[in-house]
Amino acid sequence: MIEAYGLTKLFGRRVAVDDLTFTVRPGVVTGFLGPNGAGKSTTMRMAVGLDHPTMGGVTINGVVYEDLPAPICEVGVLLEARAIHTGRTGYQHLLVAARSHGIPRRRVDEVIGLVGLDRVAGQRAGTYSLGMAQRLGLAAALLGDPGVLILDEPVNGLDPAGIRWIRDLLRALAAEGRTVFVSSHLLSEMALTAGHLVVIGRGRLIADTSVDEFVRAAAGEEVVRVRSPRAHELADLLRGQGGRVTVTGTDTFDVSGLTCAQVGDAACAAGLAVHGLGGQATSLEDAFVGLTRGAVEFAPDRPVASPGGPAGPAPPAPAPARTGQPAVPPAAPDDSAWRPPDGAGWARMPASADDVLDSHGEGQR
Ligand SMILES: Nc1ncnc2c1ncn2[C@@H]1O[C@H](COP(=O)(O)OP(=O)(O)OP(=O)(O)O)[C@@H](O)[C@H]1O
Repeated sequence: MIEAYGLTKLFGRRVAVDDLTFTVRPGVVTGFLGPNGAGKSTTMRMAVGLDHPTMGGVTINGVVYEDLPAPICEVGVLLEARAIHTGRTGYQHLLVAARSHGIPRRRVDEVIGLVGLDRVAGQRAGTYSLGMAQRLGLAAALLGDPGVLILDEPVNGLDPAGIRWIRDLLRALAAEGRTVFVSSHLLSEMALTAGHLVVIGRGRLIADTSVDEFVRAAAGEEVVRVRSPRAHELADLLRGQGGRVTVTGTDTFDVSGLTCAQVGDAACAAGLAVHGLGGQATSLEDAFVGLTRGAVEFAPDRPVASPGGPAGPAPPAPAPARTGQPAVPPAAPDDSAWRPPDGAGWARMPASADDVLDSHGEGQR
């Protein structure tokens, strides 16, 4: 379980995370959503001791990360897939982490198989594509078989088969009773993967609720879309039953104030043919855009007109909605530069990771 309480982070005068209180529970994938710059990465970094809260705090299974006796076995972390030593092979990268935490070598083989990197594990990590690096990062996160996973944009760079694979993996890990906290900008994907959402904007909590409830809260009243060769008569009939009709074409109209079933029953009872009848589903993306519109930091000056017409003015930020508590072929390698890993996540590594490999005469894969 991950618990944040009054979590706040200031960078100078800039408030990156603002009084966040939420709980990420085991057994369900919890999506962490927010517009660019909302504070998601900063929150995750504070959860694993890479940034220190200005106020409040965050615990993993009731303990602050720095106080966990064996962090790699409690919480698996994937924050920056490219934060790897590009000169080592994927296998060596995992072996260093395993050896320095007393994890047996067979577990390295296991996680490599689990993430589908078998064929490239002996290849230098610097030649990995972003998708391959993400898989390697995931393998590292799973190395200690942790009960809690914190993954920042793990889907980034994966191909469609990889996205489906990670969706199934995350759901399976949650179904095993693990706590899975994952950020993503792919909302359609998150709708399929997550059962619960924590949504933030400008560092503040916007929603802490189930995916279904989040979408339902944003959807408002149901709109029923109707197509009928006798649209005019049917529209009049529905108006008489309290429906509010908006004509959208010669044989089509939308009705609100009545359910799909009520519209169908009314047409049937009156003997009026209906050629199309359906509720307009609100997507997670629609809900997200609607509920975070007032919290978007990097909005374009002029919105792009959609097929449905130009976008309207941005409404004010909504109040927080706390309605609930509730193996893929590798892609082509690309260029990647060595980026130094930052901070405490690596603090428990031995002074020289290469010493670990040398001392065991291993890592030649
Ligand atoms: N080390 C830092 N120094 C100063 N400001 C920072 C630092 N790290 C993050 N910020 C600022 O804090 C805010 C939150 O950034 P953060 O990276 O947490 O957002 P995010 O939700 O992860 O964004 P994205 O979705 O674009 O990755 C941003 O305004 C960012 O510029």
